[in-house]
Amino acid sequence: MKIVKTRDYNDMSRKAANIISAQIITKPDCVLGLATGSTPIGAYKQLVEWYEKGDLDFSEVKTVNLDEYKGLPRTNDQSYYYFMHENLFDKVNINPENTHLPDGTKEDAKAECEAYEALVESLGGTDLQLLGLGHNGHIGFNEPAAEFPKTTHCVDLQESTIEANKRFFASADEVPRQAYTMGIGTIMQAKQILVVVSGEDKAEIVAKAFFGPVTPEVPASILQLHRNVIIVADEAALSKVPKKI
Ligand SMILES: O=P(O)(O)OC[C@H]1O[C@](O)(CO)[C@@H](O)[C@@H]1O
Repeated sequence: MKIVKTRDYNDMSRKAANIISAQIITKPDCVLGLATGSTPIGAYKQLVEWYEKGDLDFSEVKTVNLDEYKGLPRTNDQSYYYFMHENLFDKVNINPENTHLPDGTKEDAKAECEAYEALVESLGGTDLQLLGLGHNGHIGFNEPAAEFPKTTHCVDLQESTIEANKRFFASADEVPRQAYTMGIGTIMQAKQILVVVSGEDKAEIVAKAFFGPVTPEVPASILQLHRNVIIVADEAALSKVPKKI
C-alpha cells in the first residue's frame, strides 16, 4: 500500500489525475474502473482540462463504474449515469459504447448483477480502479457486513449512507434505499487501485481502514491485502493515522 500525502483537495485531485493519465497514456485501450461521490470530481475536472489541451485521448478507453442506485432512471440528475456524463463522458472523446454502469432501472436484480459481473470479466478485468471512501468504510456501495461480498450484487443502503447522500436529494425520503454495486471480489481483481480521500471528516475511517484490522465491518480494510494500491489523501484525511507519512 502506497500512501501519497497531498496538501489539500486540489493537490489530491491533480495527483490522482496524474495517475489516471499515466494509465491512459501507457495503455490507450485500458479499462478504467470509475467512481462517483464528491471526492473524484476534482480529478475528473483535471482530466477534462488535459483532454482539452490535447494531452489525453480517451478514444479507446473503456470504463466500468462501481455502482448505481436501484430504481433511478438514467435521466435523473442523481443517477450515477447522469453524474458520469456530466463530469466526464460528455466532455471528452470517449466512445459512449465503451462506458458501462449497472442499469438501476432493471428490476430483476439477480439478472442485472450477473450480467454486469460478466461484462467486467468480458472486458478482461479492470486495469485501474478509482475508489472513494465512505464514512463507514464502504467502497462502491459495499456496506459494513458480516462478510465481504464477492461479486456484483444488490445492497440495502445503510442509514448512515442515506444520511450522507441526502444532501444531493430534495430530502432523505428521496434517496433510493437500494443500489447495485460491484462486489469486493470484483474490486479486488483490478490490477491497480487508486483511492482518493479528502477532509478531516474522513480521518477516523482512513486510520481504521488502512491501519486497523482487515474486517468486513470496514469494507475498505480489504485493500490492505491488494498488491497494488495507491491512496492519495490530503493532510486532513491523514491527520489520525498512527504513523508519520
Ligand atoms: O466522495 P464522497 O462523496 O465522500 O463519497 C464517498 C463514497 O460514498 C459514495 O458516494 C456512496 O455513498 C461512493 O460512491 C463514494 O465512494
